[in-house]
Amino acid sequence: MKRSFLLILAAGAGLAVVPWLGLPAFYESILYLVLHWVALATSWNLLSGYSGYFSFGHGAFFGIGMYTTATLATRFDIPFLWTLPAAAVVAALFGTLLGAVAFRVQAVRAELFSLLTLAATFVVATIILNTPIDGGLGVYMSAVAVPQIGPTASGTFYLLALGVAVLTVLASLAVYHSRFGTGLFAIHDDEDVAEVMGVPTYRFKLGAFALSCGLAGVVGGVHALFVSYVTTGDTFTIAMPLTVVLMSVLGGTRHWAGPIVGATAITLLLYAFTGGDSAIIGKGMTGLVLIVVILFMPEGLLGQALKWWNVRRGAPAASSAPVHVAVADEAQKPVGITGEVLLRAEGVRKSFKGVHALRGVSLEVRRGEILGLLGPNGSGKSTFINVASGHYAVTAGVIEFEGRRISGVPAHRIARGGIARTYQIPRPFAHLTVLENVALPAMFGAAALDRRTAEAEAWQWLAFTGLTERAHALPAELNLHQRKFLEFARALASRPQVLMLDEVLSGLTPSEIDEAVALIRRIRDQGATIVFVEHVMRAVMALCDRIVVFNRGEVLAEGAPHDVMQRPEVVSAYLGQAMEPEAPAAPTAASSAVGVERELAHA
Ligand SMILES: Nc1ncnc2c1ncn2[C@@H]1O[C@H](COP(=O)(O)OP(=O)(O)OP(=O)(O)O)[C@@H](O)[C@H]1O
Repeated sequence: MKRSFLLILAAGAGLAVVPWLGLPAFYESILYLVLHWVALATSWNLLSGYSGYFSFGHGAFFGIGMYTTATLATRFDIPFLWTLPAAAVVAALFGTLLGAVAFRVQAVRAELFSLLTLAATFVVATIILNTPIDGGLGVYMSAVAVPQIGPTASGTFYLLALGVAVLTVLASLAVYHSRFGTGLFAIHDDEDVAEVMGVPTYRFKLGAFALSCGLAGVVGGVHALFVSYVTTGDTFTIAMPLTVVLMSVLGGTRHWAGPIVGATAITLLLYAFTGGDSAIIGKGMTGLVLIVVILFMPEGLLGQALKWWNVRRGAPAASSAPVHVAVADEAQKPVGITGEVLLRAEGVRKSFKGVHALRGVSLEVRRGEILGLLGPNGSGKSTFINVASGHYAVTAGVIEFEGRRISGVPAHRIARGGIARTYQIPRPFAHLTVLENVALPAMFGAAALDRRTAEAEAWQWLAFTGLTERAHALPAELNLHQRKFLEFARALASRPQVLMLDEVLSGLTPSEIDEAVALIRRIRDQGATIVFVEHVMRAVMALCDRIVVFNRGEVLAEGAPHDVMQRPEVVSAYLGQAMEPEAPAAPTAASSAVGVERELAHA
């Protein structure tokens, strides 16, 4: 990051000499437009490219910036440069207000968010047009003094655009390399999982939106003086957000530099063909390039180039992993089953539009134990995990963790508090590598590590789950067994006190099941408390200290595995026939704790 930061500053300083080269004003204007679009596309990408919330309302925030500057400079005689921070603040405030409403509503995602932001553009345009802000006449800015930054007016505009572009790109770079950026990329891939892994999704989206809008506002402020006559017709067009989207997509939305590439390419292409019929040829060629890129390079020009470069260079070797990080800390020392209640559910109900998935479930999870949740399909086991991890809100009842109520608490805070879960069908972040997938919960879960330490720790969990060789692969390149183990590694990386495993063995071969059982033992022996939903009885009997059997959303039986499995009500509702009494006994909690710590230390 430091290198990129210096590179951007050096490029900015180098480009700042252009106005003194004595180029015709025409070239300075073209360069102004390139930088103008670079700043707009980069600011859009901060929210939309990183988090996947495609905004078609960027024109609204850009326009708010234009009108803020125009109004302050013409009606209140505020010097132009002083109006720019105001343009940023007003646009950011408007974005925050819109985001505060839009991001609260779960249903407003994907195309609904795009439509909402597009609608916001027209609402803003209508308000401005029909109030004294514009009044239908537009705002003339020809009387506003252009600050003397460059040797000429066109040089000044160029320098202003350069400054804003550098500021925007630096902001985008900083977010890209931050914990905030990692959270946004996770939101892009699977927002619900990101929240359950500890990412404060609402706050992150709102922050990214405010920053994106604020930067668009500054660009608008500069552009108001550049065009010198501001009208709603020219400002609030659908063409503007569309252009910005296409520029970012062309360059690549998953990299901070993607919009720079896209904006430069499209602006130069359009301006290479100006005048007469060639303008149409320019637009046609731009469209053609876009179609080719979208069809054959979905990651954009820069994304494709980086992929090609990584393949040529060869993926970073697994040996680049740090040699040792102490994964097992005080909180993970083997504790054995203490009898202390860690998690308590009291009368928990969960309904889905008439389907009563949980009908007053009460149960306790004790520190250090492996508690098996069993029951026929549809009996409510996964729903219990979903409500305990905050994925769903309870309809009624209370869940407490370490004596504190967690029902009603946002999922990211529950994760931070020390509860982690896996998904029955693995839900990795598709565009993050295996290593990044594991580092994310280490950053946002109970461990709350900084980015570098989290990555170092992720290597340890990859070694623990046998995934080291796949660290730089994308989840799509893993087989089912590896994807299940990735789920384990992610849950473990957050250093949870309670780990909820939802059918982690389904779909695995017998030898893979043996491996997974051994892994679960190692995890428990480290002191984690485990809630284990499973149908594979061999594993249940081998691992569980206690069992709770669900049936139709209620607790049917609970107790020691051998005792519960013989009960007639369990046999008739779930097993069909009684289990053999000589099934293997569950191991004790601290049986091999020392061995596991040793393994981790050498991993
Ligand atoms: N998001 C949802 N919307 C509607 N109904 C749901 C939802 N999630 C679960 N259900 C319903 O709640 C009931 C309990 O489902 P749940 O997945 O908790 O059962 P389960 O015991 O985990 O089953 P399985 O062993 O098959 O995974 C089922 O009738 C299911 O259809």
